[in-house]
Amino acid sequence: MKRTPHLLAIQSHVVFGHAGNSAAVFPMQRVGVNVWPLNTVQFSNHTQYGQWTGEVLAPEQIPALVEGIAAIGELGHCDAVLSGYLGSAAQGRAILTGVARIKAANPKALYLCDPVMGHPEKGCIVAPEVSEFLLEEAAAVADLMCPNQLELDSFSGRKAQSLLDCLAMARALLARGPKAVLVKHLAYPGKPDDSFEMLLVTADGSWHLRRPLLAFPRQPVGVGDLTSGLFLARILLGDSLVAALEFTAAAVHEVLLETQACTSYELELVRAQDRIAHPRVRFEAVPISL
Ligand SMILES: Nc1ncnc2c1ncn2[C@@H]1O[C@H](COP(=O)(O)OP(=O)(O)O)[C@@H](O)[C@H]1O
Ligand SMILES: Cc1ncc(COP(=O)(O)O)c(C=O)c1O
Ligand SMILES: [Mg+2]
Repeated sequence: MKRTPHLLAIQSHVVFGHAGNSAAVFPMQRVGVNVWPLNTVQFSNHTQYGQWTGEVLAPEQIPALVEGIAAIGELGHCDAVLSGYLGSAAQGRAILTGVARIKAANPKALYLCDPVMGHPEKGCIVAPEVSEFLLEEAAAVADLMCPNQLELDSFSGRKAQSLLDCLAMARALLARGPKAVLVKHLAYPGKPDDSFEMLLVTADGSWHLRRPLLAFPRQPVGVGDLTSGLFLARILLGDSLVAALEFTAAAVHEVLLETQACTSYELELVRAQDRIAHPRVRFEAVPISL
């Protein structure tokens, strides 16, 4: 029987609703991965509500919790680490310490870094030290990086002018160390208004994927976290990078369809669970040839 993969997920937790681990853990479990959630913050709700209560985890707790798992002899079973929203660069460095410990216990373990930088237009942006940390330190260690356009632009220090420009920017990030860069959400002048696009870049090639853009009165939150979580989960389950991208795009689209049908602001993950495991839609990742 095939072994169930184990994944350490280090990101935020919200008591109500879905963002960070609260968006990613259940879908990753639903597709067949054992998830070890390590919550970097525990907030009442996601920050796009404009108000919340709760606490940030002290950075030193991250390596301490990893060490606790090592002490019971389980760390070598960790197949991957996922990291998302960082409260500070110190928290980021604590995650890298944990990643180094896990890679020592299991050299095959993968590290996916979602370089979450927030949305300036929604009043949420990370400190410059965090984006610097992500580019200068995390990129060198990460096996996979999943920026959105805003994060890719921030790494490049400019706004993308075309799809080819996005490709060049993703390649520049790839050159810093990751084996693959997944741009979860493209934005560039000339992009068709009715499409939601993603880009995967590896040393072997580049793939572009389009899915329909759905209308929401308020953009749901947690979509990026759901995307990076499912992408890593499918890779652990044996998918190629391209197959993982296609599965993820389909499963996320199913969640958004369910959410739209319910006129819900929060992602309808529980209602969409069978559609996550077995998406009915399919989107093809098309190789970009240059
Ligand atoms: N098919 C879609 N139609 C409309 N909006 C979408 C669709 N897919 C994702 N979104 C929205 O697009 C944004 C995705 O943002 P993105 O930049 O990928 O990541 P993040 O969720 O990390 O901000 C979110 O606001 C999400 O709600
Ligand atoms: C607590 C928390 N974690 C994570 C996120 C990231 O969510 P997304 O996947 O939409 O980038 C947010 C966004 O507001 C948040 O408030
Ligand atoms: Mg995000």
